[in-house]
Amino acid sequence: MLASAGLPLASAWFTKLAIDRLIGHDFAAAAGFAGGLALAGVAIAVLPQLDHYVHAQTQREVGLFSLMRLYAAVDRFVGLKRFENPQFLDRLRLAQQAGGSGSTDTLFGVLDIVGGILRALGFVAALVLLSPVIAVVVIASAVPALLAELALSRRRAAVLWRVGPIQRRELFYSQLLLNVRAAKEVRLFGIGAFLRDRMSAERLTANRAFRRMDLQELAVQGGLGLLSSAVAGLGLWWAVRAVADGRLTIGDLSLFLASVAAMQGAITGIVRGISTTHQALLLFHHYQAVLHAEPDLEQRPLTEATPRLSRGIIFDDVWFRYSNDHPWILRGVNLAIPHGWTVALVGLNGAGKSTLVKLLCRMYDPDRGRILWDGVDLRDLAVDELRNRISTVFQDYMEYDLTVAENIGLGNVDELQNRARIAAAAELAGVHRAVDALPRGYDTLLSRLFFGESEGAEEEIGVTLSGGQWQRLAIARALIRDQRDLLILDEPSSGLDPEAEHEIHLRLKKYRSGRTSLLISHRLGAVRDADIIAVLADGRIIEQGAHDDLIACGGTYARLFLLQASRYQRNGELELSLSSDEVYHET
Ligand SMILES: Nc1ncnc2c1ncn2[C@@H]1O[C@H](COP(=O)(O)OP(=O)(O)OP(=O)(O)O)[C@@H](O)[C@H]1O
Repeated sequence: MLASAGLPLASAWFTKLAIDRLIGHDFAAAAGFAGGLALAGVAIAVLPQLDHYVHAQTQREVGLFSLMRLYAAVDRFVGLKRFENPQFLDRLRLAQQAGGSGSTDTLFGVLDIVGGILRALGFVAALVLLSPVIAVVVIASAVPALLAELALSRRRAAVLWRVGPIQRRELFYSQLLLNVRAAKEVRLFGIGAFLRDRMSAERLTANRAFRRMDLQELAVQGGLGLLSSAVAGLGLWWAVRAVADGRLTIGDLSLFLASVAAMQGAITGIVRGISTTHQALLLFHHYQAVLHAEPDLEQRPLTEATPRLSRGIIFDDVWFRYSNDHPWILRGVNLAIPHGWTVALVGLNGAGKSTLVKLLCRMYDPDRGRILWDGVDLRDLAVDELRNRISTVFQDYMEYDLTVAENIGLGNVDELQNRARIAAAAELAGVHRAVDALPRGYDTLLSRLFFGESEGAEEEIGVTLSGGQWQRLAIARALIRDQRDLLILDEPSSGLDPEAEHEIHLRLKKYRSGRTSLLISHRLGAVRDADIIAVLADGRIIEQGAHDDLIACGGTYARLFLLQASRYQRNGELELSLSSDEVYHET
């Protein structure tokens, strides 16, 4: 920066001295200054390449550093609420932008300013020597440019924030158009054109906002350009007259012209640097906001380590809604999951079963009431310790584009290299044989994406599993977390064929025995062996007990069970105690 600031001044001085010596017929001295000028020229030619390399390398290093800090901060949000808040997601996108290139924009913006000031200082001295008035005029002409650029950068940052939701929706539509998961329905329903229209409408709205911004910039920057040309013209007129009057030499004229051009260049650089830094800092505000965001869930001072579950879990009058604008999902749930028991939770779609699971894993906190782990409120336990005690198959489990071994091992990263443990979990989930038949066994890459040969022979070809096989892998991922206090299975067999479902339930039943578990399933045959079956409806547990007791009561569970069982009977062999209206209602 120092060299690129000093070299233009050196070459302007060498030019002036060489011209003056030439006019004075001192050819030897002129040749010496011309040599100096040539050396400065070589340095000026090489510096931009060096600058480019340093710039790019710094950008890579600083970008990685700031993105890692951002992702670590995001990982510290222990719950899910932030990820469901659209405003926060917009902020996160801008923070990513700021972390990726914004951090280096700030750095290089500051360097631009310092470099510009250094460059300007040398020429200010030269200009002041030649004409103090012109020096003041050139510097004063930078003030409106600076104010205008600051206002523009504030507006640019505001526009970026305003179009955030629009760009988010555009991204959603474009991902649907490109995503292999959506491709089937998009083609079958012929909704490609519809999605494209929606996408282009969003893009047009964003483009209009950006175009308005660009027009403002054009007007302001055009005006500033005119001002700076007028100042340069004025200076030239004065300098030519000064040479004619003999107040300046020809060498002085060349130095003057170089000084005005360089001063204006330096001032433009300073103004651009201030504007870039200002805008990057405005974006960086989002980065800082994410980095220093309050914890998303209440964090109480920890009084004790998470005890091993020995008594059980109690939902004590738990109320919950996803936000103040959403309806209540749970309205006073009271439920006990005693240690060593299997509790099954049943209920209609949308009753709140998965919500209850998420509360138990502390992805959210109840709005009222408490969830007690051996008598201790979940909010008084360390979240990571609590989660370390739980193993879960979520209803919407993940399918990772990784190898089979990694898909299972991620359940317990300490065992990621332990093939025997991974194979044992796969065996328990009934997927070991299918994995063995894959081209590279446990090292087979699972992916929905195919790589064409042209894309490189070293690129591994991914294998796509069936829905049921993916589900078994998710079960294996939960089972490799052995020795946990609580096993939660949310619809673990929804995608399995009847034989597989029967087999996996037998295996899981054996696995569950003596462990504490919470089982959710719409297939009531699968939950009938649970120690307690609880029915969730209208946000409350409306009945609970063993299968036989609940059937004998003839309540909701009995109706649902008999309704489902009747589907498997021919000619209504099973006696139904339901009227057709009741069947319709329960369905
Ligand atoms: N992240 C969320 N934000 C807002 N509402 C949600 C969210 N997740 C679920 N809900 C709502 O909460 C209610 C309960 O959903 P939940 O998934 O817990 O039901 P469920 O009993 O598991 O249903 P199913 O049997 O269909 O799996 C539903 O009305 C759903 O729309």
